Amino acid sequence: MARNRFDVDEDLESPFDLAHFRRAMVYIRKQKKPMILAFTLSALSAAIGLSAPLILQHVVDVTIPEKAHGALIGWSALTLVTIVVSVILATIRSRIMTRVGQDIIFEIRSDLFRHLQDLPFKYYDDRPQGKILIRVVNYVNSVSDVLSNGIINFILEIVNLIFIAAFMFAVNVKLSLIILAGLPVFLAVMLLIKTRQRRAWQAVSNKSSNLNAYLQESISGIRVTQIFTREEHNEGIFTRLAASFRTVWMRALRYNLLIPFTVDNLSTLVTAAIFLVGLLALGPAEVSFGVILAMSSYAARFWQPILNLSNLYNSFINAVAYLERIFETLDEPVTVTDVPDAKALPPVRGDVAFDNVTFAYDPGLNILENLSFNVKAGESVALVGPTGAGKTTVVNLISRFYNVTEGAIRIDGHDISLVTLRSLRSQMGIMLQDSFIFSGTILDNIRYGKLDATEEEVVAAAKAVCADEFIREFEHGYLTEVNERGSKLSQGQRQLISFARTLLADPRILILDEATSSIDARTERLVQQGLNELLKGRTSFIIAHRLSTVKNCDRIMYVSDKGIAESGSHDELLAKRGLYHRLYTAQKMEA
Ligand SMILES: Nc1ncnc2c1ncn2[C@@H]1O[C@H](COP(=O)(O)OP(=O)(O)OP(=O)(O)O)[C@@H](O)[C@H]1O
Repeated sequence: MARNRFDVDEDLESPFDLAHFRRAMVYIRKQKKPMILAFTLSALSAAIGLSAPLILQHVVDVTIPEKAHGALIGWSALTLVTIVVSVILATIRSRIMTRVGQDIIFEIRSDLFRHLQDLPFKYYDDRPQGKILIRVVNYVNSVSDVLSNGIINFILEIVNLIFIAAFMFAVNVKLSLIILAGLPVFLAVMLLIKTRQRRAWQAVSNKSSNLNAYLQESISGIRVTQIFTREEHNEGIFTRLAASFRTVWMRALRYNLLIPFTVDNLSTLVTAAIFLVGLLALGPAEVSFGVILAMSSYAARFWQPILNLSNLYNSFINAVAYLERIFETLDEPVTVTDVPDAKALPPVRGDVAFDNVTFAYDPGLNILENLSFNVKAGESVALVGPTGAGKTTVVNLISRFYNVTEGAIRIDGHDISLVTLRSLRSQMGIMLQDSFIFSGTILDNIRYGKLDATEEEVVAAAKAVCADEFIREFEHGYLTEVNERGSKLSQGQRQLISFARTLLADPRILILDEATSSIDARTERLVQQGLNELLKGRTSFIIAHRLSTVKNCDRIMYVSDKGIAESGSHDELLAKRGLYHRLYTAQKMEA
């Protein structure tokens, strides 16, 4: 499958349908109580607002002609009270709804993060990180207002519309029908642009995703960019991406602006029609001038909620483009997960067996074929061989980061695809090629896999891998703050820290993928001594390009041609004078 690049728009695998919206309702329903409260406050505030014209009418028609000064002050005070109460209610509503919006964001974001934690390596292999980040951060923000205020305003505007329609029909049915005559035209415009508008907002979400992906990639790769002085070239790429975002945004906005434009013009036309029909066709016998004035005012009032509703529809269409992405992520299948009746893997001795394992990252492209081998508990096995032969793939399969395509992997006789992932991985210590350092202290980093480890245990693990000495040399020792890129640390120091992290968990099976590649020869010898101690009684798989580091392993497996080409101890393989011998002598000559 083609890798999803920053300049490749994401296809929507599942088209948006109502079921997606129903899913959004799950988040909204949780906020039912505050939303009903906010709705009630809005309705109250609107009702109180409506009383002002009534008071005005009474004051003009009754109070002023009667010159009732006391009553006038009373009505004025009441008007002031209605305004103040209305403002207070609106403020409370807006506070409630801000909270509701934030709660919805919180819920969706938490669900996304939880799901992302479970998604297999394969998911991350196939997409730029920026495209994942933007969903959790920006898209969720963009939908919150529609899912909270949008829904309430939608209901309020509908109620408003019904009220206004009822009032205007009560005043004059014929002129009311003229006001309604604009509706089919409006609906036709909406229908006409509906699909294009949705596509336009999907394009906006795609282009912003691309932009984000490139930005993220550029920041991660800034060192390489500067080394190769690619800044100008990269600026060009960024400008192109930003320009295409601008273009699609402008296009999407054009559709959005078309709607108020249509509403404004229809409202004006309808008002003009009322005057024309009222004055010329119906005449003063049927409608008084007061009725015409009232109906023209209703026409404007009637089209206002329609305009508000269409603006809400715009935001809805916009939000849908983001919701699709959010749900697409939430629907991403967790392909590597516990089978329905998975059992916990009991504490293992550490026998590992590959039984006719075939594996492909992408269908049809087998990386391993019919691979079989048995490793006894406590045995140390080195995986060597040319770059890209599949060594990392073999160890990734033992930890079940990917599911095998065919065959089975067994630990102590248990098929690992039938046991729980947690029970499997918690008994393994895996040190990947990339010694990732998390932001926090060195202590936090070593403790990452065993949060209840005491400080003494952390120090003991660090000592075992010869990390203690350099850690203590930092001003704050184990409490030294490091960041994600581990930029305060050298590559070798990062490796030693993640080494200590792996060993602290006291795993039965150890996997070390190029774990010592960045450590200098002297430290490596020391680490090797510590390692030899720690490897005792544990099954270990060690991948190393430097053969000097693995020659003491119980067994060396030479991985090539989708399988194990040679297997045996260092001496046996040398005596065989095959592939391993060739690799070893070549390295010796280089040294
Ligand atoms: N996530 C992936 N998706 C698709 N193909 C992959 C993926 N990871 C590795 N491959 C391919 O699988 C093959 C084996 O890769 P693997 O990383 O296992 O090799 P390796 O022997 O560990 O290499 P090295 O010594 O360079 O680390 C390579 O051809 C590689 O291109």
